[in-house]
Amino acid sequence: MKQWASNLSDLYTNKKLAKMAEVIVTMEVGSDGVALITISNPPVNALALPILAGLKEKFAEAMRRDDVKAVVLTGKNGRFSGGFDINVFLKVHQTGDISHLPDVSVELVCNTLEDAKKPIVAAVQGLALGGGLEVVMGCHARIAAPRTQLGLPELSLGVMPGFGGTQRLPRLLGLSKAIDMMLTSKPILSEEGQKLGLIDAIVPPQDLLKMSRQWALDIAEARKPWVRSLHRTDKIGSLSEAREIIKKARQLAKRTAPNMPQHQACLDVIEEGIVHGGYAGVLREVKVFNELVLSDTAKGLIHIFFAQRAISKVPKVTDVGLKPRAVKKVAVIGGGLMGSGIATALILGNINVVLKEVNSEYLQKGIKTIEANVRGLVARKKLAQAQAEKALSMIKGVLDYSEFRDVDMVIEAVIENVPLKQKIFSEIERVCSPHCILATNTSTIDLNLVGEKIKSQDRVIGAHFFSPAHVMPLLEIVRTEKTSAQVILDLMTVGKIIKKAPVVVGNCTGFAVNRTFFPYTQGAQLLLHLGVDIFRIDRLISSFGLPMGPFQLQDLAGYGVAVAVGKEFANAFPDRTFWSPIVDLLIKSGRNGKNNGKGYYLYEKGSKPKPDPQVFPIIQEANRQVNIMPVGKPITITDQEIVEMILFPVVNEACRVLEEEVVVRASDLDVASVLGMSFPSYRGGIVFWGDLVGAKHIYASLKKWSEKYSNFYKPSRFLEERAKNGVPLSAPLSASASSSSRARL
Ligand SMILES: C[C@H](O)CC(=O)SCCNC(=O)CCNC(=O)[C@H](O)C(C)(C)COP(=O)(O)OP(=O)(O)OC[C@H]1O[C@@H](n2cnc3c(N)ncnc32)[C@H](O)[C@@H]1OP(=O)(O)O
Repeated sequence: MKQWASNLSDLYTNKKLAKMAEVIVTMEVGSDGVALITISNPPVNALALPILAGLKEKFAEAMRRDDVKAVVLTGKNGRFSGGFDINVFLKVHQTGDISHLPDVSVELVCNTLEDAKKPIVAAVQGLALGGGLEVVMGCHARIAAPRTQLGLPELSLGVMPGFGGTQRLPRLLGLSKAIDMMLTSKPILSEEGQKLGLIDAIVPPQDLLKMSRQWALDIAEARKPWVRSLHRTDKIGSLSEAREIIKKARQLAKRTAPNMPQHQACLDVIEEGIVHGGYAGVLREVKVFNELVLSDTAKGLIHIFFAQRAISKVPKVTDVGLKPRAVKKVAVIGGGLMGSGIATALILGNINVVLKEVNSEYLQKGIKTIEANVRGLVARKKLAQAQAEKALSMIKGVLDYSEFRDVDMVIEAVIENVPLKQKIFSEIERVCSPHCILATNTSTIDLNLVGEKIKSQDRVIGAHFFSPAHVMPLLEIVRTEKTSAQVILDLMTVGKIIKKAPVVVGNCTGFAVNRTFFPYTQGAQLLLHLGVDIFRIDRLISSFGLPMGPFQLQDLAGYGVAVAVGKEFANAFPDRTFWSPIVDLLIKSGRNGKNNGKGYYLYEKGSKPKPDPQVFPIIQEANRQVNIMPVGKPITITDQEIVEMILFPVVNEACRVLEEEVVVRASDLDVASVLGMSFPSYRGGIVFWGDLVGAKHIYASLKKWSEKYSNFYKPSRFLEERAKNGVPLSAPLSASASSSSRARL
C-alpha cells in the first residue's frame, strides 16, 4: 500500500505558520470618539496568544488616548470568536508545561475589560463560543446580530470555562440555564440569549457596529447602565436554592458523565463563586482549570477535536486541486436494514434516491422502513414535518434498472454474498453512465473481489455505513489501489452533505473498524471459556465507557451477523482467530439474542435487559468443548485485567492496521473507533488510549497471556517494535524506522 501516513501535529503546525500573518488585533478610532477593536484570526478568530497580547495592547492604548470615550469590540468576517486557541492545549499536552497558558481571566477579562475606566460594548455576530463568549461577558453590554451562536462548550474538550465563564454566565442568565449550557456544551441563539438577559439588543448585521457604537457612547454619557457582570447577584437566587440546583446537577452529571472529572469540577467552581463571591470563584476557576487541562480526559477529547477535523485532509485526494462533482441522484440496491437506512440518510441530505429491490413485497417493506425512519425523527423532534414530507418525496422504488441511466452513484447494499455482489456490479457497469460511482456497503468483503468481474475498477469504492445508517455518524470510505481520487473526493463530499464523518481507509478484510474490533468479541468469549462471569465482563466494559458490554452487543446485533463475520475473519486471519462454540450452542437452544427476546439476556418490552441465569448450563457445555481453563478451574482475575484482556487485543489489531497503512494516520482510526464503535471519546480513541496505557505494558501483557492461554493474544510485530523502541503507537511509520535505526546504532 502507498505511503499515506502523515502526522497530525505537523499538519497543524505547518498550517498555523502559514496563517500567522492574518493573526492580528486592529483598532480604529472614529470621529464619534469610539475605538473599534477588531479580532482577526481566520477562520474562527480563535483567541491565540498573539490575539490576547494584541487585545491587551489595544485596550491599554484606548484607555490612554484622550480622543477615545468608549470602545466596541468585535470579530472580523462575521464571527466574533470560536474561543481560546485549542492549539495551546496541545502544546501543554506535548510539554506537560502549563506555563503556556496565559493569565487571561484576571489580567484581561477582569482588570483590562470589566474594570476598565471607559465602557466597552461587544458587537457579536456569527458565533461567540468558549473564551469568545467569556470575553463578551466581561464587556459592559452585548449587542448581537440575529441567530448568533453563544455557548460555553469547554466541557466537551475535557476542561471548563477558564476566562470567568463559570461565574459570569450564572450571573447573567440565572443558575439553572447557565449550568445546563455548560454541562451540555450546547450553544443558544442570540434570540434566546436576549430573552434570558445575556444579550442586550439584537440588531440586523448591517447595523451592528453603528448600534454598538451608540450603545457604548450611551453608557459613557450615563444614558445606559454600566454593568459589570461579575458584580451582579440578582439572578443567582438564595443560597439554599442555588445549592439545591447544584445538587441536582451533580446527581445528573454522576449518571450521564461518570468518567469525566470536568463536570463535577465545574459545579464545584460555580458553587465556590456563589458562596464566596464572583471574584473568589474566578480565582478558583483558574486553579481548577489548570488541573483539568492536564487530565487524560482533556488530552483525549482535545485529540479527538483535531482528529475529527483531520479526516477531511486526504493526501493526493484533497490536496491536488480536484473539485467534487455534484451527486444529485443515487440508486440504492437492496431495501433491507442497511439499504433503507442509507436511503434515509441520502434523502434527508436532499439527494434523490432510487431504491431497487427484487420484488414488490421487499420493495414495499424497504419503503415502509424509510418512512418509519423519517417519521421517527419527526416524533423525536429532530426533523420538522415539512422537511420530512420533502425528504419522502425524494425516494422512488423500482424493480429494474431503467431508472439507473442517469444516477451519479449506486450503493449496493445486498446480503454479504460474493457471487451476488459480482453479478450486480457487472449489471450496473452495463446500465449506468460511465461517470457513475459504483459503491458497495459491504462490511467485510475485499473490494477487489466485489469488483473483480468489471472493467471500471477506478469507479469501485466502499461506502461502509454503520447501523442504523441514518443515525450513526461514521462513513468508512474504502478505496482500492485503483479507485480514482475523484471518486474518493465525490464520496467524501456526499458523506459531508448527509452529515456523516467520512474516514478514508484502505481495502482489507473488515477494513479499519470491523477489522480492528474483531478481537473484541473474541477476547470476551475467551474470558468466558476461562470461567469469567459474562455479566461481570459486560458491567466492567460499560463502566470503562462503551455503551454496552460485548455480550449484550452480540445480543443486539443478532447471532447471524456474529457467525457470518466470524467466518470472514477466520478465513482471513486464521493464526489469531479464537474459535468458540458458544453462539452455535445458543442458537441450538432457541436463542437468537434481542431478535427473539432471549440471548445472554432476557428482553421484555419496556424493561431493561435482564441477565438470564439459564445461559449458565449452555456456557458450561461450551466450556467443556473448548476446555482451556488451567487445571480445569475458572481463573481468578482482577477487574482491570478483564478490561485489558478484551481491549488489548483490539489495540494489537489496530497496530496491524497502522502497519499496513489501512488508515492515512493513526488519529483517523481514533475517530473511526469513536464514531463507529462508540469507543469513549474522552479516552481519545483506540490508538490514543493505547498510547496512554503505554505500548510496553500492552506488549508485556499480551505476551504473557499468549504464553499462558492462547495464540490469540500474540503481540503483533508493530506493537513489539514500538514497545521495545519506546515509540508511541500513533507516531508515523517513518518514526518507527528512524527510531529502530537509532536503537541499532
Ligand atoms: C479558557 C477558555 O474557556 C477555553 C476555551 O475557550 S476552549 C475553546 C472553546 N471553543 C470551542 O470549543 C469551539 C471549538 N470550535 C468549534 O466548535 C467549531 O470549530 C466552530 C463551531 C467554531 C466552527 O465550526 P466549522 O465552521 O464547522 O469549522 P471547523 O472545521 O470546526 O473549524 C475550522 C478551523 O478552525 C479551527 N478551530 C475552531 N475552533 C478553534 C479554536 N477554538 N482554537 C483553535 N482552532 C480552532 C479548527 O481546528 C479548524 O481548523 P482546520 O481548518 O485547520 O482544520
